[in-house]
Amino acid sequence: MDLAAIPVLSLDANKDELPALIGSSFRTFGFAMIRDHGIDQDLIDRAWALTRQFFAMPVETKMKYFNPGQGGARGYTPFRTEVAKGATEKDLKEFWHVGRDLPPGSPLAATMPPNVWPKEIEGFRETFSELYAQFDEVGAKILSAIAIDLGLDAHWFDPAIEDGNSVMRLLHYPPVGEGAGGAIRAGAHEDINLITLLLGAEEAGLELLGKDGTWLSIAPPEGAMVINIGDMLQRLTNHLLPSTTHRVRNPSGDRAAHSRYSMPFFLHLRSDFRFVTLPECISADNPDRYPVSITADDYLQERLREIGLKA
Ligand SMILES: O=C(O)CCC(=O)C(=O)O
Ligand SMILES: [Fe+2]
Repeated sequence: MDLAAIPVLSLDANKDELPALIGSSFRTFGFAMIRDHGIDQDLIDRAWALTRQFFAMPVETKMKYFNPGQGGARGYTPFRTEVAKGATEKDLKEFWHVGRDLPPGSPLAATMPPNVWPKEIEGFRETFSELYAQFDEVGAKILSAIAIDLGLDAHWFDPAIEDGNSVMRLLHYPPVGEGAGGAIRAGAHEDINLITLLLGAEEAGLELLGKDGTWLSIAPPEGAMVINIGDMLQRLTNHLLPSTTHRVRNPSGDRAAHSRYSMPFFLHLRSDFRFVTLPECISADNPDRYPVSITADDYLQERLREIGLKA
């Protein structure tokens, strides 16, 4: 595979060879690009319009939906709150989180707070509930392809992600003026979850750290989804699938006067899932790196503390 270019795969046209193709892309880059992902374009367009509308509201209005005790799990998180693990400058971004609406009485409710919705914006709840459901579906298809490529049953992940703690993030990076200091839109980090499905990366800035130590720009064609491996899948696969460091650098030239909006869907396991390294991913050359088991929620809480979202 060409190390300089992430292939753009089609969820339609490449259906049969998808496990091998996406597996190869993930092993090489920790990233893949997917077109024909099946999420309704009208729905996506509506979601962008509502995202712009939300962030355009006065900060006092947005702050009504900030709940600092909750690790940013739902609702609004203000500009310059999150900090990449090990970084000193907070990110130049604000965001909104949508989670899963659990069935009533679910034992998982203790680790998954209910959603909050901005009452100022009509159609927000309906639009993002539908988009969450569609992301969920695409995510399950991608995980199924990954399972097949790993030599697992195509449905291996189904019970592991049932009622999973996935979070959809609406991100706004305001224009970057003078005075950003050393801060950047999103400092170099790895995602915590299993896989991330990202819309909106057509606006430049997203970069991954290649195996050779240089930053590679990620430039998807219009409408394509960028997908990357997170730490949870890296752990489960004993590092066969790498959770690749990435960042969003500041814009230059005339783009500096523009906002950037993006929408990652962080696909998570069920909170009570217990990590046990996949035997298929353990070998004499690659012995089990995680002999001590931990639940997905314990792992998540530890990581949220590291990035300043939890006390
Ligand atoms: O905005 C982007 O393109 C990427 C965002 C990201 O990496 C994240 O929120 O974890
Ligand atoms: Fe990320």
